[in-house]
Amino acid sequence: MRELQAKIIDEMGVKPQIDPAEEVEARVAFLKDYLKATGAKGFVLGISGGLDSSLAGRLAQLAVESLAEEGVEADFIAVRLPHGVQHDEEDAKAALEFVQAKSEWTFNVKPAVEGFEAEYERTSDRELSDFVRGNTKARARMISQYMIAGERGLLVIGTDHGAESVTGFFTKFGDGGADILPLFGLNKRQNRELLQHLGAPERIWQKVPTADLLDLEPGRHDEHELGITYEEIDDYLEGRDVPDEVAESIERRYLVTRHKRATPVTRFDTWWHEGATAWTK
Ligand SMILES: Nc1ncnc2c1ncn2[C@@H]1O[C@H](COP(=O)(O)OP(=O)(O)OC[C@H]2O[C@@H]([n+]3cccc(C(=O)O)c3)[C@H](O)[C@@H]2O)[C@@H](O)[C@H]1O
Ligand SMILES: Nc1ncnc2c1ncn2[C@@H]1O[C@H](COP(=O)(O)OP(=O)(O)OP(=O)(O)O)[C@@H](O)[C@H]1O
Ligand SMILES: [Mg+2]
Repeated sequence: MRELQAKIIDEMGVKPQIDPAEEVEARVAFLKDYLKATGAKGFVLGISGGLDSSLAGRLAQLAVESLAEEGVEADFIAVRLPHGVQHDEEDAKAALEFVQAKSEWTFNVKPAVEGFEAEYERTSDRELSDFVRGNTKARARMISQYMIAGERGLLVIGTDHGAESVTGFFTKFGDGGADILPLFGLNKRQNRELLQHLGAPERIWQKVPTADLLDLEPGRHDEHELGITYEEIDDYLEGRDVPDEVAESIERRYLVTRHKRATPVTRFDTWWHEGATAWTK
């Protein structure tokens, strides 16, 4: 195995094989233990209709149900956060049907994003790009979830996991902004395995991953932007051999996105001296 591959696997905590039942149990226990340790009143999570939030949402609901059996009252708000009308509306509904959350909310982020865009264009006298508008949508979702969390004493669940963390494929302080990450340590195909184990409908566990942030390309596949497939990333994270150009692409993305997996850099940090750090783009 490549030296950096071993280091990355260690950091991402991905195992080459998993037992889905054990993984579900451990992750539900983690959600429960942390909630009890903090005294938080429950969880909030954005449900997109994609597979990561479907899995994290079901785990959260199972945690809340198990807490209730122990006599601990906890809430779980599954919140739809569409930007206007979602092109995959039916998947979002199917996800909610599978998650069976204690409470379901819908919070449209479009007016907030439009407000930011208008003010940016007025101040800068320049048009906002579709790409940065996309990251603004992800950050508006983060703000919405923290509004709900702040008012209700809840923890914000994030859906980051090995296959996204390694490439830094998330918006810094957007979907990357959360309190607890129950999926961390899994890769994408393991997420699918857990969903199948939990009885998710095929349209959810088979769904093609999309960040779905662009107005100009709704539902663009993540793999299209990344230029590598999740199968390749998953193989790499399970310690398998992948073509050199694939390994190099993953490692390049890993190195230039280190800042996204760290707290804001200070004079006392040294990680940025160790190997490439660069602008993301
Ligand atoms: N070396 C460095 N040290 C410290 N900070 C650095 C930096 N390079 C950039 N930055 C900062 O980071 C910013 C860029 O980061 P960011 O704003 O995140 O933007 P960026 O990484 O350019 O874009 C986010 C990427 O994540 C993808 N995404 C987003 C959300 C969800 C999903 C999904 O899969 O669902 C995927 C999205 O498609 C896009 O490719 C810069 O504006 C700058 O402020
Ligand atoms: N339209 C949306 N409505 C609600 N939450 C959203 C929406 N889009 C993104 N999110 C939140 O941002 C997170 C990151 O998005 P991401 O696309 O990585 O996950 P996903 O949509 O759940 O799964 P997939 O990777 O299969 O698309 C989601 O898990 C979800 O919590
Ligand atoms: Mg998605």
